[in-house]
Amino acid sequence: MNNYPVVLTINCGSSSVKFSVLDAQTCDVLLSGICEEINTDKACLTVNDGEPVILARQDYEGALAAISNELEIRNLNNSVEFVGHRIAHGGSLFSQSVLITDEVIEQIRQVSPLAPLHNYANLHGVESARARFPGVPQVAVFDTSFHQTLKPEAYLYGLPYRYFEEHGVRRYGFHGTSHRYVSQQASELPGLESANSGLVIAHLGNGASVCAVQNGESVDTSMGMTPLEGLIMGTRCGDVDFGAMAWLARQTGQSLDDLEQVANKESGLLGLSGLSSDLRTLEKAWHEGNERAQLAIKTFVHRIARTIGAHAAALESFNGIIFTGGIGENSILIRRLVSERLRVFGIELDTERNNQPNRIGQRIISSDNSAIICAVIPTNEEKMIALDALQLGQSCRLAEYA
Ligand SMILES: Nc1ncnc2c1ncn2[C@@H]1O[C@H](COP(=O)(O)OP(=O)(O)O)[C@@H](O)[C@H]1O
Ligand SMILES: CCC(=O)OP(=O)(O)O
Ligand SMILES: [Mg+2]
Repeated sequence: MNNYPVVLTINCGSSSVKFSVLDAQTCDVLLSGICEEINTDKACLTVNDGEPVILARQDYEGALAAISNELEIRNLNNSVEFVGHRIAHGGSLFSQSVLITDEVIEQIRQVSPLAPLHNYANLHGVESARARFPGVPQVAVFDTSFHQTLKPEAYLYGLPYRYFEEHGVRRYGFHGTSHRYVSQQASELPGLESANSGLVIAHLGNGASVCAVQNGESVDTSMGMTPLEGLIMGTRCGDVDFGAMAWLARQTGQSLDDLEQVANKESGLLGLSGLSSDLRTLEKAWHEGNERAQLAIKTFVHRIARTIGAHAAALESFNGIIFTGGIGENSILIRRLVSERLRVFGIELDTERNNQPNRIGQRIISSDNSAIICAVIPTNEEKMIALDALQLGQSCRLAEYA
């Protein structure tokens, strides 16, 4: 055991790699950072909210090498007691977090085609960390685990049942680590303390999903068998009529693989605006009067509001809407526009509360007259990953010493 043990968490998203180093005793964050705009010439690393530094190598490998260098500079490499990894898709193989072994890596690889933007990046993180921290227990924390409580009526598609039985075609849901953290934190907010509460959580980032949480359990969510279903996202289209894609394939001669690429990487805010997948760029263009940016944002908002409304129907009681993720936490405009679309539920935001900066942390943004409480809760997937890594890593260590 180190004198000053720490847990390293690695969260490879579709456009970013976030990392944190947490005190293993207190779970306080000692160091954190983010590599953004991965795979573009703007790829950069920001540590502890400092100045971004352009990466020498822009891909995931380059990001992980730069992160490891930051630990080395601070003499933290030898203090890493456990490593926790965010893994997007666990399929039906993993219903909870697990210690990573060669067999687990192989199993994760098997389900990776179902989350191509994420799982391969996640596996890069695992392999690089295993090479750099040999002998240190590594734990996989799956986005899909929190949604294991979905009932068949929520996870089945309206396809012939044999596809579920024979090929495992079903909805899994993602962002579970974030939805789990946010739903736990929500009980600290005035009006949402009751264990008997129904929440709709909107995790709005580059990837985006809505989750209905009743009494702490996921009962419905907008992402499906893959992270493509549901909301319009940075580069992903979300729900599309399958008939439209079949028609497009026939009209344009594009293959299934071509169209999958279009749906995952060329659609969403990027595809609609023709400008960017990054909401900050689109908000700036919105204010400058760019019509395509305005159209992209309005379409994004329409889908979010519709999906929140649909998820309310999965709850026993509708007590709160929580915004989280890079957009949910920071975009005053998106929260305002979504809430305006939800007036039919008696929802009303307080402008001053909504305008508060994210640095103040979790906060209520609805007015005192609102029928439903609206709040912002900054997500902390890293803390959840660290807690799972500590719990599993310690039991592994105890088994070693027994
Ligand atoms: N201050 C801000 N205002 C508006 N949007 C923001 C702000 N900060 C971040 N975002 C948006 O958040 C999104 C990234 O969210 P994030 O949750 O970090 O993504 P992911 O984890 O999926 O890579 C981007 O669209 C970015 O533009
Ligand atoms: C797998 C869910 C997802 O979209 O994750 P991201 O928001 O980190 O891209
Ligand atoms: Mg994310």
